[in-house]
Amino acid sequence: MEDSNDGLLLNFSISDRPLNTPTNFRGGRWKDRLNAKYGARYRQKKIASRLNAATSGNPNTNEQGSDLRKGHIDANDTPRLAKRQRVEDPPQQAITRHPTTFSRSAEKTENPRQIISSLFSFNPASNTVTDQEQNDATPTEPSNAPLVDGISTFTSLGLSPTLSAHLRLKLELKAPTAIQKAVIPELVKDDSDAFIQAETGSGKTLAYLLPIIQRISAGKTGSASNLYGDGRVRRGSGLFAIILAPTRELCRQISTVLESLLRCVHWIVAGTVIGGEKKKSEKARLRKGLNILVATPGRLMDHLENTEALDVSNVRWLVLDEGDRLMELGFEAAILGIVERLEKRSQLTKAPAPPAGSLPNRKVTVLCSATMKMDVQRLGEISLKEAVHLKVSPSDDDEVGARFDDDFSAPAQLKQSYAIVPAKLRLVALVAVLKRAFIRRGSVMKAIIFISCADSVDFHFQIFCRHAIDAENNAVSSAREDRAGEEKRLPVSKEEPTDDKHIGMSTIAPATAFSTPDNRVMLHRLHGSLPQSARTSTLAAFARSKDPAVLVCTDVASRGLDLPNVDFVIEYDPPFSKDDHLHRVGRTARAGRSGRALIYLLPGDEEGYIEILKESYRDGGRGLRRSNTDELLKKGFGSPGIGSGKDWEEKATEWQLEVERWTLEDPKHLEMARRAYQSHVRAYATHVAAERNIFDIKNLHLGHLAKAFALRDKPGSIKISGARGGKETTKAGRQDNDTMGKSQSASKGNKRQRGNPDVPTTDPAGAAKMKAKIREHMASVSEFNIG
Ligand SMILES: Nc1ncnc2c1ncn2[C@@H]1O[C@H](COP(=O)(O)OP(=O)(O)OP(=O)(O)O)[C@@H](O)[C@H]1O
Repeated sequence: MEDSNDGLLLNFSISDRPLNTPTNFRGGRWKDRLNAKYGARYRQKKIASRLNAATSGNPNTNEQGSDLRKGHIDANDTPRLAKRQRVEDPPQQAITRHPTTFSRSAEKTENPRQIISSLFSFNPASNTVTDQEQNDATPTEPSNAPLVDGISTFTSLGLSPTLSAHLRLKLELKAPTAIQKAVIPELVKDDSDAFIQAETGSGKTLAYLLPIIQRISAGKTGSASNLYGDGRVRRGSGLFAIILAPTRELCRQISTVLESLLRCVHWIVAGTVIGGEKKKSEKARLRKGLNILVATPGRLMDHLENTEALDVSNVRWLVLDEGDRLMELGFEAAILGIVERLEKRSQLTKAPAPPAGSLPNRKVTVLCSATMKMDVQRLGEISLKEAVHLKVSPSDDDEVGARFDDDFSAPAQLKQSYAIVPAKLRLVALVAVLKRAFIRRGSVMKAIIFISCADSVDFHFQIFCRHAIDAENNAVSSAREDRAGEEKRLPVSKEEPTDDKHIGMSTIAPATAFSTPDNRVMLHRLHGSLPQSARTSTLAAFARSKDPAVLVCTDVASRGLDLPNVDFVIEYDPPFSKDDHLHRVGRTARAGRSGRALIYLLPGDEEGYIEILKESYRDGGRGLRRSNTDELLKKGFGSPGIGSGKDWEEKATEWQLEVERWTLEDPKHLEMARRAYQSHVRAYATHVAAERNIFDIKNLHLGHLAKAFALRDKPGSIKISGARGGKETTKAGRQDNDTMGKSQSASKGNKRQRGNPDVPTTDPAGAAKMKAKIREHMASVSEFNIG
């Protein structure tokens, strides 16, 4: 990277060259050359005065002066022009804004390849002109809220008075949402297959569960078929419905909703087979009998092959929830296998007890998806027969209504904004936003930060909780030492448990980086490489939390999860596809509630993503706002009442340097940061082909990006050998983490393996260049985990 040192401070020794030696500037545009020339002149003057102050023993000499005495000098003294990027700041500002960019830790490191980059200089500028109209857009009515037309009730949709009363009184659901109004009557009355398409947070789960419960509860399996003689369905009456979802988390969530509904029809029994427990227990559950089964495709296939007790001859509903994700995770083969087996078994077994009451005469397949992409259509082809397409009709005055068929939008009430943040400022801009969001209790209760890969999630978790983690680790270490001392005196007990409970290994810790004394925020981390038990408990803790909480996670939490009271979604790393974006931001603004989302983009090509963001609006993007980076930093780091002062720049710089020192002081921290950086770059290469012109790894400024990982290494020297241990180091293992144990067969169908730079691109020349770039900068980690 020839241009990786632009605007950097190096801990080189002072050159013998007189400070006022004129420098020749070549290359770049005339404006750049002029800026660089002025900048160099100004810096020379500044350094000369600092040196004077340092050598004259001026009592006001600050840290910079002492750093200079020790031989640190601003690398901009030997200016190099940015190769491709335009310079944002005028040179005077560049130097005056960063008087504190020298670091004590740099003195200690003795690493000649270490670079202390100045935060605020030589950052590329944004090309996007903000349309003031956008910021003045009027608020929009919620699009996924329960209907308030006064005539739509659950009873009017065909649900029994018992079920409707349960929804109203026990679950406090007063009226159906638009998609529930469209789906429930259809599935209650008709036996056709159905494709349900609706935006995030619109209540699709209840839309398919309620008709199933309604019909099973009203269904009779033949008068003699149960011990109670009332003809009602009992657990032994047979398995009537199978619901497939792509992840364990989603299965658990569906199961929880199901259980809450079944409280009013307690004779219907539901259960799950999703792995994470002994297969023996799952088999025992199946043997006892279930009427509704929630499962992941891999595990269900396994039981269909190996569990005699699983009788699917009575199955009347097969629901495929989150269809697009099922296909993305490569479950096509497993689903095809399940569909075929269901067909075969129902033909092989003797005719089931004649359906009576309201059970369907045939197997009804319901496919749910927020999108209607090609792969969802393919899933429809293999599973649906003459299906009805159930969706919320766009209103007549909907300008982009025609798009609804093959596309989907974000909830109308969601307030989306973007910030164009130069790579070097990313980390401080993230912490600034979080500081501001949690400045006082109540403004934001829960936020989710989406990050591209598991290593980077771990790094950011540690950065934001480092004070708490370090304090805890120190306490554990001293307790260990005390115990070791005691053990010398006491006879050693073999039974004594070893205390490995370092908070650093934990998934929940106080977010000291953006908590205040009045507003303590707990940070949670979630990704596919964590053990299942940790994933489950972390998610449950985040969902349950009544206190301010932040979840930093990969896309493992982007689909279908219904986490209460999330008011802010931050896409710190842009999503891998537009659909991912809509699913991520859909974790907020659910069921008519308000919510806001912010995405970080780099100046340059990534600004092209703004057009894609606009597409997720019904009004063409008039409500999309731009957040100014300086404003974000000022609000996060600035002292109240200083007005136009620049104290926030110094504070942001101090914060950044403190994190850099923390990273450097412990080899484990350094390795974690390097690993996160590497994984981030590898993940960057896996954006969908259609968006790779926007997220082009060839345009990533790796030197500047390293700063966002608190690294002072030159990009080419960042090498981490050895991959994460465990099964996430394989593609199949990565899928297992997200889904269920036996999904290897499914993985074969996976077209886009995120995080795997070996994925062929549509452009072979581009792919070769991309790989070369990755090879140049990446170490020998064969895989990394997106989770
Ligand atoms: N009729 C209703 N009234 C009020 N809240 C509702 C209603 N129906 C569903 N909800 C609530 O809306 C939230 C979102 O529901 P659900 O998870 O089913 O949405 P979804 O459409 O499946 O979203 P996603 O596409 O993100 O999975 C849940 O908290 C649910 O309890």
